[in-house]
Amino acid sequence: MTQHAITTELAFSQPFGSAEQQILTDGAVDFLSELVTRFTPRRNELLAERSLVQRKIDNGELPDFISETTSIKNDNWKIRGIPADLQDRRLEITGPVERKMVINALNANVNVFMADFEDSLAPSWQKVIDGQINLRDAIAGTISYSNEAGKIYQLKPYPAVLVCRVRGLHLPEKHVLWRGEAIPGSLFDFALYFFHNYQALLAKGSGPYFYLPKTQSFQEAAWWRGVFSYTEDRFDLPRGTIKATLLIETLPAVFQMDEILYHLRDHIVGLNCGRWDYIFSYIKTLKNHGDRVLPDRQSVTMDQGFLDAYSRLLIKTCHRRGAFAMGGMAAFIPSKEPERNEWVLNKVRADKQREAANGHDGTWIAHPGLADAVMAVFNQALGDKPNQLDVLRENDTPISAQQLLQPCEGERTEAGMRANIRVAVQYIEAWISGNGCVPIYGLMEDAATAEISRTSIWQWIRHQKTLTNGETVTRALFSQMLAEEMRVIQEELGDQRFCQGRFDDAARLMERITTETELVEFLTLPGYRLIP
Ligand SMILES: CC(C)(COP(=O)(O)OP(=O)(O)OC[C@H]1O[C@@H](n2cnc3c(N)ncnc32)[C@H](O)[C@@H]1OP(=O)(O)O)[C@@H](O)C(=O)NCCC(=O)NCCS
Ligand SMILES: O=C(O)C[C@H](O)C(=O)O
Ligand SMILES: [Mg+2]
Repeated sequence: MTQHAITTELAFSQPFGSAEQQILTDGAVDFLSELVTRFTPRRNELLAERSLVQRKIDNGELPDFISETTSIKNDNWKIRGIPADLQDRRLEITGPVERKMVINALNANVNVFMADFEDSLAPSWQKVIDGQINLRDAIAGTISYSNEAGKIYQLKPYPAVLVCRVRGLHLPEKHVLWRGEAIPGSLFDFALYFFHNYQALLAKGSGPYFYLPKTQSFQEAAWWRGVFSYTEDRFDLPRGTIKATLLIETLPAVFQMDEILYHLRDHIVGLNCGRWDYIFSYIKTLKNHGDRVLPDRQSVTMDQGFLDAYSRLLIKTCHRRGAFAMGGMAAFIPSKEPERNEWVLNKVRADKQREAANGHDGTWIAHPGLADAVMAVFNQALGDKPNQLDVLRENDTPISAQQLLQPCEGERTEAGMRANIRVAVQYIEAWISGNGCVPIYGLMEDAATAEISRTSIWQWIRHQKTLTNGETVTRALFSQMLAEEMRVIQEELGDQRFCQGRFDDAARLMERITTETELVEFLTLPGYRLIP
């Protein structure tokens, strides 16, 4: 093993019970401490750079492709390669790292399970530690779970390939301090998952695979390359052992996809169209641009020009470099009511057919009840091929910045605004109560989808948009509707559920982040203060 400095500069705010003792072993803490010491200062600079870029856009500039990197864009280079067990990832299921969900996801009719420490998990200390235990046990093949009725859950033979999504760069892990500051949650998740599992994963012919969320620039991708390369050297592993799929789910990142692939070329296997965060980021990045305010959330579908351009440019950029172009998440979830379920399946099929026809190599579902229908769509599109890397889209007319930024068509309605309020408040209430992914009105809601709801209203207020009923959206109108919609939520959920929940806290947070002059960057940042 390569020489490394043992540092013990980390301070833990939680006592070590039996779960912590399994995960925060001396070796794991030493490794985490090394990563934190080496990579936190640059991570802090990268977050500051995000603010500088945003300030320019707030002052009237529009995001654009980078002119200084023409050789990266023009030269012919390819990514290092894709491991055998990731060659066919036509269907991926996502879900939080809870024990039963992990088993169900690995047993589903899918190729890959994206195990999520990010937007579908409310990252309380207990959840992130238990999540690490669950994944460790899943990789060891020993995981089991029994529910209240005594039903036993265990892995079937040939479970899905595991890919771990770590928290984004902005999210802290407040229970671990370095020099008095909370450490980056991304390093916490990465270090512990890697440390406990890389040997077992490699022994079974897989590897330490990661999904990286919410990247905003190629410099951030280069930061991850540093983390991965350091880790490989530290554990005497060949370069390129760690593999990553990076979500292109921010507006700034869509203009730097070639550069991101290039800087991560030893480790990257693909990019993914994270459509929900992307829509949220479109709102947030262009928040001062009154000509690009989005309509009601349900109108913002993948056939809108700006989203179609994003999907096609991602596919073309990836395939030219030999990297996968993964599709995104349909938020519909199955219904127990057969007629509604057929409607849901048809909606999801149409969405996935569009992705497959564009040339995506695979796609995401959030619920195992969609697996067979979506698998059938991709089976038909792929035929005998494991993926669509051969779809180069070389003859497409180039996609311009203007197309990626084009305003989205659709109405802003009173019903749309009220629905945004109810969804955002209910999601925040679930999140601060420890549940990061919930079904609301037949849709899967996670942090990304809820962000769309709350930032839309902020932006409508900011630009005093007029609803189709003639009313102008103001802070006062929002506050009045919030009070009314809280009563609707209470009626819908019943007094008992409402009174036992944290709806007052949720409404207060919603009011604050919607009416403040400055847009709060992520609802999970103030939300995190409200969870243990
Ligand atoms: C949306 C969601 C909250 C709906 O949950 P729900 O209402 O409890 O779902 P259902 O009651 O229909 O679940 C039926 C079964 O499927 C399982 N299931 C549902 N979604 C699952 C998933 N994503 N992975 C694994 N299993 C899942 C449930 O555990 C349940 O199992 P059981 O019958 O053994 O008890 C849930 O599907 C979910 O959390 N999905 C993940 C979303 C996600 O990953 N978002 C972030 C990335 S986009
Ligand atoms: O987290 C999700 O909802 C999936 C994806 O990262 C997205 O933002 O669309
Ligand atoms: Mg996302």
